Amino acid sequence: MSPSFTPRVGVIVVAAGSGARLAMTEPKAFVELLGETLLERALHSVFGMLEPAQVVIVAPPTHLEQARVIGERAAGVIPGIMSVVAGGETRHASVEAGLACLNPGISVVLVHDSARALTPASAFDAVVAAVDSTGEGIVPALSVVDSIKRIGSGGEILGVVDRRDLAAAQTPQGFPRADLVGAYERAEHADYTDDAAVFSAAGHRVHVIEGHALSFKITTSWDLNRARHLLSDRFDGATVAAVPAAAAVPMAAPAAVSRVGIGVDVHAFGQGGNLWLAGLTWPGEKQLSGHSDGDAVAHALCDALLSATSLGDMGAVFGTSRPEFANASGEVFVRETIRLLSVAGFEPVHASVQIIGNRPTFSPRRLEAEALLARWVGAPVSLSATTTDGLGFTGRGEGIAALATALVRLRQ
Ligand SMILES: Nc1ccn([C@@H]2O[C@H](COP(=O)(O)OP(=O)(O)OP(=O)(O)O)[C@@H](O)[C@H]2O)c(=O)n1
Ligand SMILES: C[C@](O)(CO)[C@H](O)COP(=O)(O)O
Repeated sequence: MSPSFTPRVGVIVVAAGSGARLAMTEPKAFVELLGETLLERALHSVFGMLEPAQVVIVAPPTHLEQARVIGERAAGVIPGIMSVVAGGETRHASVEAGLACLNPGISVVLVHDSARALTPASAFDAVVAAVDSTGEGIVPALSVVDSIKRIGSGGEILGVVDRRDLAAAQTPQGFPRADLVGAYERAEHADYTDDAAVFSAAGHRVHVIEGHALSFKITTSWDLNRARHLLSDRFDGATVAAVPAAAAVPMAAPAAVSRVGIGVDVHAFGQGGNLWLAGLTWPGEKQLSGHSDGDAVAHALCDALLSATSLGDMGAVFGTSRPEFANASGEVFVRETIRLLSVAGFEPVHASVQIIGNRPTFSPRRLEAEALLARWVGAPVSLSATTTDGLGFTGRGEGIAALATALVRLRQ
């Protein structure tokens, strides 16, 4: 499937390492952390970026199909911008394999370790913004808090390193595409431990921006346990307070386990076309006008689900920053909303939508519509309809309103 837009940002997610230091039977990216692989967790943030990107997953040759399934699940309704390629013996070789898969239209490249699986989407957005504003390489990094010693072969301290000169580099690291590709082509060896080193060695400048505490690399079993604890405690007040305000929405969510949301949508009847309501077409009924299919039920449902998860509303989530959703159908909006809920760590429990209007006569198709919406949402959706005794715009037959509530809970 080809995307309905041309991304200019490409994200290479390197996931081809064996994870020798983690020492599990699966390659590290395919190790599960509370029911999801590290790769899938990393991809949730990639697909949660403000600007949709081409995503290239670099996987072990033995796990290409598994990576594709994980990638498509994480991509949700926009699978056309995701591809999988086999990695190499070293991280350097894996990045080269990823670079070779970028579409011609890509001008900014981010390279990210799947091993940094809890990195929030906001960290990706910050790197893209910094590459755009500088036109140079960008590395998120944390300052070093420990005293650093230079040691001899016998373990003796030879001297002190001034930690004010040091920063611990994270990923995603971002670069202008042409310069990064050229730097990899000219690299004299494959021992560089990150992309910034390759880029600098080619004579380009790299800037550091503030990294994120959640972007730590899962290297050992201790790191995996730390990630597990952070996720389990995610909605504990203390943990949330410890995360900077710039953290992704999932981490900023309040402490409730179950949450409710509300949504309202109104569309006027237009001229010609087919009516789309609750995911169904209604032959002989007047079309609802709007920039999409005008499905007020689907839109109210999305708003209720987004509101329950404090993700904003349809205008904020599917507005001008996401042109691929212009004129999208109700199904596309609902499925993408569910994916965003999942990224935020939530799942729907139940939703209810009431249609307010004179037409169409809804009850004969209620069960059909409920079954369809339940499939999209992955939870029961109850539908009902009412009129307003001839009062107001719905009573005058000028349009349809829909009022929705949704219950969501933290994913188990
Ligand atoms: N041949 C390789 C080696 C590493 N990586 C990726 O590079 C990132 C950083 O590497 P690291 O954390 O060191 O992962 P591993 O090489 O898998 O771990 P280890 O060194 O413990 O084996 C990881 O996301 C890893 O999957 C890769 O794509 N291809
Ligand atoms: C790219 C990196 O994560 C930046 O800190 C790091 O250099 C990877 O190093 P590793 O030796 O592959 O773990």
